[in-house]
Amino acid sequence: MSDAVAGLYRERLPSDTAPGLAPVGWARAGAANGPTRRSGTVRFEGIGKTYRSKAGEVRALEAVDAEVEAGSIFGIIGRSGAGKSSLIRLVNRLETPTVGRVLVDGQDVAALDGEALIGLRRRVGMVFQHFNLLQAKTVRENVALPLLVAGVARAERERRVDAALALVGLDEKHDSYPARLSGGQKQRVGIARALVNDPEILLCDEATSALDPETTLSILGLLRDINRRLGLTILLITHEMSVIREICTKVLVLDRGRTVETGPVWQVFGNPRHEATRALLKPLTRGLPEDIAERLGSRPAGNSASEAVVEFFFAGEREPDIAALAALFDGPMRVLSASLDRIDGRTQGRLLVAAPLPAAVLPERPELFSQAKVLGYV
Ligand SMILES: Nc1ncnc2c1ncn2[C@@H]1O[C@H](COP(=O)(O)OP(=O)(O)OP(=O)(O)O)[C@@H](O)[C@H]1O
Repeated sequence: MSDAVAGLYRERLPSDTAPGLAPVGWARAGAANGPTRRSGTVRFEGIGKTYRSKAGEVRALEAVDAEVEAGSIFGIIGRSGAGKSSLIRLVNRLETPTVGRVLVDGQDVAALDGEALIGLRRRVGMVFQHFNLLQAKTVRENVALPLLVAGVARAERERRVDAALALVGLDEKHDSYPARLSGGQKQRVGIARALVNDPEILLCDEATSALDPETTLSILGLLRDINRRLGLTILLITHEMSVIREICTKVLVLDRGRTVETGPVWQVFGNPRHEATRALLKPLTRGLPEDIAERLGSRPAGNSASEAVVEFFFAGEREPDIAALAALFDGPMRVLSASLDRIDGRTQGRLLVAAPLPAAVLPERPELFSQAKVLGYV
């Protein structure tokens, strides 16, 4: 556990009557009937972050703006070193921006100190890639830790720990030590610990990156369930587009510290504008079939059998109209590969086709597709 993270648990409240300690949200008896919150917004305004050390300066973030709505699941994606951790750690002030402001429910995080900072950290839970569980403590003791340092009385502590463990589906193993748990169970404990203070915002720092694909899906399902039941805001960082596709409603793509695109997931996936976004999407899409790739040339062969290989992207309310697409070409259109998805009631996806190109370039037809690109000729 880093010093900064350990600091989250070291800070003590003066007494268990401190403001904000009364059980709220799910922790309130009988409050499991759905979200009622309106708080939990995060706003990044003109964020810049430069690390300075003897080795020199590293510009980790530059001019990042973003608005995270209360109750949404907002994903931040980027390649290694893009600045994801630097950005998410500003929300609970594990880091401070060099320029710009982070507002949580309209409150500038930099202006908080003492009890107000402790209050913020209670409202913002955090889940880590490597779980950060204390090996010498049992599951119950790990989950109880934030309540213990906040001075919550024993009976209330036990009630909240039981409720948090039930919420994450860990009804057994309460007295086990972390070494006896699977990766998925460890992460459930990490999530229970993050929820035990009934936060309004949950930060997930590569929460599934250490897990196998099946366990990843079950943890993402749990996060989605928690978001729906409790109405809390989830802000997650990942380098996997599949994680974003699975649970996020909005996404921000970071590249070398800058925002390269942001918007609803269906839109960014269905109409990727930046090379970094396309590269991150690659694992989700099939490449060219091998035999086609081998024959692909940059110019038409100049005979009547020559076909263009065209990549279409789709993002919108309507599914691709194959007949209308085929009518754009001077002959039969063959579908080489297709990947289509429905996210938030919108279709997004990609279609690879081979067909004889008309003499003119492909027209822009926003009602039919969001992008079309000739990859080459066979
Ligand atoms: N404490 C630090 N001191 C100096 N440089 C740092 C520090 N933390 C991060 N950096 C640098 O800032 C840049 C962004 O790092 P950051 O960890 O935010 O990226 P990331 O997208 O989360 O990467 P990863 O996916 O590999 O964790 C990198 O070049 C990194 O080396």
